[in-house]
Amino acid sequence: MKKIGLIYKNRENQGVITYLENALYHIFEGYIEIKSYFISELLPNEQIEADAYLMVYEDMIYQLKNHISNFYKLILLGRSIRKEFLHAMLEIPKDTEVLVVNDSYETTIQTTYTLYELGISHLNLIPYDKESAARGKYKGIEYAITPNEESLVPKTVKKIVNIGYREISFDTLLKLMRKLDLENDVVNRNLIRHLHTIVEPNTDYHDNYYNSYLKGKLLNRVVDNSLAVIVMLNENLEVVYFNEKANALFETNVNAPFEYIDAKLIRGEDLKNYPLVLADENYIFEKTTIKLMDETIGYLLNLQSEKILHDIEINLKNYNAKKGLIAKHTFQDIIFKSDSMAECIDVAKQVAKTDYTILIRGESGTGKELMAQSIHNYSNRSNAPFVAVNCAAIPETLLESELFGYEGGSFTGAQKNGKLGFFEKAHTGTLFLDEIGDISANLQTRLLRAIQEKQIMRIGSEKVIDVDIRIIAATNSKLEEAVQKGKFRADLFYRLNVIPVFLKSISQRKDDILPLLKFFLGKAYSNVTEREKKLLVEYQWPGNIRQLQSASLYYKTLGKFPEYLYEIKSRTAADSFEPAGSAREKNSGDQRTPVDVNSVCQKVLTEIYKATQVYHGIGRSAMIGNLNMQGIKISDGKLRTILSDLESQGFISIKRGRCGAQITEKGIQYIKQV
Ligand SMILES: Nc1ncnc2c1ncn2[C@@H]1O[C@H](COP(=O)(O)OP(=O)(O)OP(=O)(O)O)[C@@H](O)[C@H]1O
Repeated sequence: MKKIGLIYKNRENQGVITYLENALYHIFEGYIEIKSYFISELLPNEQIEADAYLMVYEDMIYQLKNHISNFYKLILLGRSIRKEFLHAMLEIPKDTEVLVVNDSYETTIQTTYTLYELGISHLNLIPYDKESAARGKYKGIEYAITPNEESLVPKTVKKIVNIGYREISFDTLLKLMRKLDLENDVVNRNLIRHLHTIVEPNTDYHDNYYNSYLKGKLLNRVVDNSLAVIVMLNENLEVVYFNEKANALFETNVNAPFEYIDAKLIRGEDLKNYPLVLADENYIFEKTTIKLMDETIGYLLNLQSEKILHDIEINLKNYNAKKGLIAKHTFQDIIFKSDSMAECIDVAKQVAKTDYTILIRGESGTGKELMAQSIHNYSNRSNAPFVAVNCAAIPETLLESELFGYEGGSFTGAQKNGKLGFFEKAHTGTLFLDEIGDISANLQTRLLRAIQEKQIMRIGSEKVIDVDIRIIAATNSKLEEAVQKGKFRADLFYRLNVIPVFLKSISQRKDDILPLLKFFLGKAYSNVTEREKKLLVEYQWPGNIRQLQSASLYYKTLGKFPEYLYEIKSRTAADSFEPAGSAREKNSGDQRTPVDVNSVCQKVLTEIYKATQVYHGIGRSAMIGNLNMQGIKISDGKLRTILSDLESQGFISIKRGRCGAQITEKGIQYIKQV
């Protein structure tokens, strides 16, 4: 309990004494006891013992000299009035002569001063004194303002504004609170309530108090809600501030020397991600030295529990998984036996840990996306989102807004509140741009800027948004050729091609075929005959691993592989076409066997038909490979001509991107007739 010594000149005005005591008890509820002292009654050298002294008048200081020992504890009682009385005074017409009446001339002068100080400047305030009243000086004055001393107002005054006992000013209470060391929530709350009821001259000062109190509360809340243990030490390693988590761990208290972490560690170099074991738990420790100019004034310690960090990681993963922003696969999911794949994975693991842009090259279905996901999950961004975009699958008009997002209402059909683009969704994580070779010139330019600047602008907005992402791009097209032909920006190509990872087609890493088959078939693999295995290994697999996966599914369902697998071999065996690389071809010096265009056309159509059955279409390079397997050598140019013929006759349709050529209903009818 803190003691307040309330010092008056005498006990004449009992009303004021009671009023002030009540007001103080109200603000400092339960924390104080008050004793009133009257100078007129003090014995010479009688000592007043209190934690704070509140004197009612300034001039009392001379008389107090012999009665108090510590002037630091002395506060002058400042006065204020309640807001509701201000309005009554403001209603008195401008320039009116108004008597100010209080219980003594001294308090009257004080009240007059307070009124002026509070902004009552539109009135001509006249301090009342008995002698002038006796001389009839106040005749004709109609108004009087008094703090609860109506009985003293001359009878001639018609209108009295009673402003009640004057309140204790806000700064008096603030000083008291600090001197008594009672800055707790209850007192602060009462003080703020009080502040709202009174008129105060220096409102900036009070707003400052109010705002800094709010700010302090906010900071406390943030620091206490933080998952980290936070401790602030002064230069002597005494605790200045700590949050609840620190209290739980160290049971610390302010001003106790901090003994839990080696002083050398605290005084040494700043630390980040420093492993520390405290109370049998692993922490990641961070220490920052706080300097004022060049001088060390303190240390900020921050400890993150590894267990909590781990839980957060899991939550984050679950969140991203729910939003579909997660990479499912890791390097462990890549099935391989070939050396080339082992090398590839080696390179990928090394670059995964960096933030370099990676370009994964390889035919369709060779596992580019699988590789991209594995890289992401092996990288330091593994807990952040993985956003995959198939640039060929999204119509060009939409792709731009999907990538960069847009502001609300920026174009017809746009969502009202705008939309996050893939770049923003991938923030802190990885953006996988599949089929990058298929993007338009306009998008190439925007993409280049985004990659270079690490900043984007939404469509319809001028605001620049920082994005922290790692880009992995993939393509099955020959980007170098596209660059030469001016179809792909060279600068973008070099930006993307920082670290190239090449995935060979499955026909170039035949060692992987049977392990993959085993993986896809599971138990059913034991039913596959040696002959079938041989056929599988020899087949060219234009759709690569995806096609092998489909063939496995076919086998699991129907107990045999798709017809195309057996057909090809029997035709080769029957020698209906001259095999590729035959003696005749080698001897002729001509790399291309002259072919019957009509029969080649049919073969091409058949290839497209077969591919459409197992896969969504077939690209030219895969088709050349397949035809080659059947002994038909054909150049890319020739194939293009045939394809465009077939398309113009309505037998096939040619799509951009991975789908390549697809057979139409008319084409299927034709094949069936033949
Ligand atoms: N080495 C592998 N081990 C296991 N599964 C694989 C392997 N490579 C590819 N796959 C599987 O084959 C399918 C095709 O792979 P993926 O989609 O990664 O290929 P892609 O090169 O990205 O194809 P596209 O170019 O058509 O997008 C996927 O289901 C993938 O999981």
